[in-house]
Amino acid sequence: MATGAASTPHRRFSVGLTGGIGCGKTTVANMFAALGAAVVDTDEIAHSLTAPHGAAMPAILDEFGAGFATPEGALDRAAMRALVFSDSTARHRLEAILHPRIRDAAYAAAAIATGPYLIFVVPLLIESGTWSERVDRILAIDCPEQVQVARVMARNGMSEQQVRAIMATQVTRAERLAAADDVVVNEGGLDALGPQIASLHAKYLGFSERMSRLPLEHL
Ligand SMILES: CC(C)(COP(=O)(O)OP(=O)(O)OC[C@H]1O[C@@H](n2cnc3c(N)ncnc32)[C@H](O)[C@@H]1O)[C@@H](O)C(=O)NCCC(=O)NCCS
Ligand SMILES: Nc1ncnc2c1ncn2[C@@H]1O[C@H](COP(=O)(O)OP(=O)(O)OP(=O)(O)O)[C@@H](O)[C@H]1O
Repeated sequence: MATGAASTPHRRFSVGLTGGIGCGKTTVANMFAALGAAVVDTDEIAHSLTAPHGAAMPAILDEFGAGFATPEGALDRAAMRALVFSDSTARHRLEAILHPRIRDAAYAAAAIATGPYLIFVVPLLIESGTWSERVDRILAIDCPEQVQVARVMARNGMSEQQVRAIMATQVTRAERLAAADDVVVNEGGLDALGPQIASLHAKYLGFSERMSRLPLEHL
């Protein structure tokens, strides 16, 4: 195998994309993917782990009982949502099963994803310390709380109280903004997103290019 600077392995520049429930993480991530970024979405991974006969299902049913499975063998999401957003101990038990598996699957997906830089979509990035250390930059998708509530109510048919119960388990908007390096404002129509994403994509390509010139030990 060749040696020297040219063949020294390089770490890929990575962005952690986060935001409160309904702020527009998936919408924005899809726009980065359309521009060529490699996107790894931990919400999608969580869904596949809990799909019919998903890899986390045996552990979840052991912990919570067979009543939390649908007839197809998937997680009964509405039942689990009702439990974990009214009982923090149950939420921590579910997270203890899912989060390590989500992390492992996300790193595995990242290793084979193609693109000049990586975007990890992580709803609980600020809440869970390890992700902040894993990414080079934090991008928050931001919108007013009232907009979050309205979007999730419209999408999931949930009550305002149910949406606010989920929001209460997440960091506040101010805490998220304080932790972010970059912010996408998603409080208006979709048209306002395009220029913001194009400008961030150009910036991330620049970071990625600079990082690709540094050998791993200098990063
Ligand atoms: C409780 C579950 C079954 C409810 O499923 P549901 O289909 O209603 O929601 P979904 O998984 O699509 O998540 C939607 C949003 O809810 C919020 N949310 C989900 N889990 C959590 C959590 N543990 N704490 C705070 N907010 C959460 C996030 O904003 C997320 O984007 C599900 O959210 C779940 O399995 N959560 C535990 C895994 C997890 O922590 N996922 C989020 C980080 S990857
Ligand atoms: N700028 C916008 N204008 C109108 N609707 C929007 C806008 N951004 C997002 N939405 C809608 O709001 C809802 C939430 O958006 P999205 O799913 O992208 O958010 P999310 O942060 O990924 O949500 P979750 O936290 O629940 O996973 C979706 O129905 C989406 O189509």
